[in-house]
Amino acid sequence: MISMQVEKKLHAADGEMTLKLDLQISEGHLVTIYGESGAGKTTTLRILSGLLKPDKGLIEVDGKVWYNSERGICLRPQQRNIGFVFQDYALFPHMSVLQNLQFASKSKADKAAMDRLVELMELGALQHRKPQSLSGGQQQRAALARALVQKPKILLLDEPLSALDYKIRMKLQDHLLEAHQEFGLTTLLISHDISEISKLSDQVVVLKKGEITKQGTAAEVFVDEKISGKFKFTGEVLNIQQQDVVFIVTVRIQNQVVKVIAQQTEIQGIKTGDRVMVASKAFNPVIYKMDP
Ligand SMILES: Nc1ncnc2c1ncn2[C@@H]1O[C@H](COP(=O)(O)OP(=O)(O)OP(=O)(O)O)[C@@H](O)[C@H]1O
Repeated sequence: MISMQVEKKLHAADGEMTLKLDLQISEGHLVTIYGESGAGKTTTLRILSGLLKPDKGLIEVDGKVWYNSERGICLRPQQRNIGFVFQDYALFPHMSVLQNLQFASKSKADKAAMDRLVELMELGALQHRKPQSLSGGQQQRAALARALVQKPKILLLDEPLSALDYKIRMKLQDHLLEAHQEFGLTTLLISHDISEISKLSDQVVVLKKGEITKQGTAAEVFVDEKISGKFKFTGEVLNIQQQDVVFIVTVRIQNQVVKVIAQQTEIQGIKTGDRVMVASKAFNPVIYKMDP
């Protein structure tokens, strides 16, 4: 469990702004921080990682104090057991992928763990290559592996996928989720992409001008108040097909596939693979007894 109650004065573009965080994050959760530019998202991750000191407050992780302004405690970043991945991959350019991993690894002897990461991130064929000869997606997989080789308990991801194209992004989201689960991580992600957030997050925290304005599941946070239908399900778009003036959207909801008729305005910005909410306003349900 991460518990953070901190404050820090920041110099925003339009004057002073105070970042005020009161945040509890359960162990093993993947939490996304969402908000407009300058809201304080990166600063939140930097404070948790120890790269930036808040003005006052308390940070506790699994009952251990990382920061306590009153008691003058502030653990250094190296003492915090955190992995960090940014949008720019920040691999050492003069080292191969494998050398990057070996350099970051605390225990050089732990070859099995290293091999598993190479396999998980599909870096086998790339491990002897230098970063500049790799594509963006490949470099980001290597950067993720390098963060994970340090066996962090907490993984901080500052828009790690935003520079990548849609297809590679989808694949990396799967890699990320797999690593998050396999290594029992608690992960904080910054992302602007609502379908990505819906796919990955257990919880979403919305920041506005340094303050938390909303918190909950992606469905709770992003669903427009207008869609307050009695029945709401989240699913994944499998197909969108035009039929005369309407569109038939095929959506997988858990293990069922449903077809939703939509107007062009409703499907704007929605594409195959996106996570969507299917809701019904006027709904007349029927009920059947099922065989025991
Ligand atoms: N060390 C600092 N001292 C004072 N102000 C800072 C500091 N770091 C960042 N700021 C300011 O705090 C505000 C929030 O910055 P931050 O990088 O956290 O925003 P963000 O939500 O991550 O934005 P973006 O989506 O554009 O990356 C910005 O206006 C920034 O200029």
